Amino acid sequence: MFVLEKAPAKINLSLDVLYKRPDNYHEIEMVMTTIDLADRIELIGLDEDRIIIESENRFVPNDERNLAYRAARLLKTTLGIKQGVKIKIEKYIPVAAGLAGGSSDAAATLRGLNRLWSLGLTTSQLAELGSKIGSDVSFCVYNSTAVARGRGERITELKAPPACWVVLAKPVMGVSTQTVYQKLKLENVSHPDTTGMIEAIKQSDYEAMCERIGNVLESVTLKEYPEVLQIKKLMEQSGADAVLMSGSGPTVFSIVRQESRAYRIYNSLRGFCNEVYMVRMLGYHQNLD
Ligand SMILES: C[C@@](CO)(OP(=O)(O)O)[C@H](O)COP(=O)(O)OP(=O)(O)OC[C@H]1O[C@@H](n2ccc(N)nc2=O)[C@H](O)[C@@H]1O
Ligand SMILES: Nc1ncnc2c1ncn2[C@@H]1O[C@H](COP(=O)(O)OP(=O)(O)O)[C@@H](O)[C@H]1O
Repeated sequence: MFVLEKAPAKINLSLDVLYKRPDNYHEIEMVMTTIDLADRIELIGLDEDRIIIESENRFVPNDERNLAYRAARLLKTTLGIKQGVKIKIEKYIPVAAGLAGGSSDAAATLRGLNRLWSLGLTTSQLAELGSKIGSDVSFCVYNSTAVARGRGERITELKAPPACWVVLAKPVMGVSTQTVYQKLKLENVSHPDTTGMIEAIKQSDYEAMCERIGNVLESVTLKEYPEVLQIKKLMEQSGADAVLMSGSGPTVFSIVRQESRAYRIYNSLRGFCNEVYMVRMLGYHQNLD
């Protein structure tokens, strides 16, 4: 028996940090959506009681450090499951990029094992389990558009954003999420209008969505890594409707309505950056241009 699951990347349309909590996490409020850049997870049932990770990507650990491994182990220990699983990860999402690739692999593993082992868990039960693996895993379990609060695990789903293209560029280095949060100085940041962003999405108001885009973590990463700032400026000059860094970075994305303009940005960035992608926000397959 085997099942296949798609594990899409996320982008943060807005990311606000409210305060640092006593547990050393930060209280956040962010609007996120999934994009059509996805890893592929294959889960193959094993009779023996073990978890095997297979991945060709040299940046992805194939032992218990892998977030998909942790997801399988968590389900097994929580529900006392004695069967094993081989988890094959075909990696397409860049690693340590601010796109939640590892979290999405963990979430896809939770969804897929729920099917493979006929566990009958609800999405909110899977999301609650996911929060024990990482702050972004709950959102990835829902696999949609949502506001995430708390340390990221309190999810309120939203309708899909207005139809548009997303062009992403990732500079060569990876960024440590923990270090970015540690270096954040909240007294110096301008906070995004989260309520306005939620309202824009509810009203399917593309212009308002573009105006409300914002990420307080840019104040750290753009300062520490001039190459990320350079990509952001290039995208702005290339005629994007909105440009933002995703999560803690270093990936920067442009939002554009017209396909022709998305291609122009994609082509102009390819000269500067090895990893450039042009995708749609998920859920849109027609009437784009
Ligand atoms: C910044 C964001 C935005 O979506 O994404 P990425 O850039 O990682 O994709 C998330 O908040 C990242 O979520 P995730 O990567 O799952 O974080 P975790 O593994 O739980 O935590 C990594 C580290 O980040 C810090 N952290 C994380 C979440 C949070 N609300 N406050 C924090 O201070 C903590 O220092 C923690 O040790
Ligand atoms: N399945 C996985 N895919 C990618 N990275 C993983 C995975 N499991 C664990 N990791 C580790 O998690 C770290 C962060 O990866 P990732 O989720 O891609 O980044 P981000 O948190 O920036 O979105 C990587 O450095 C990698 O070593």
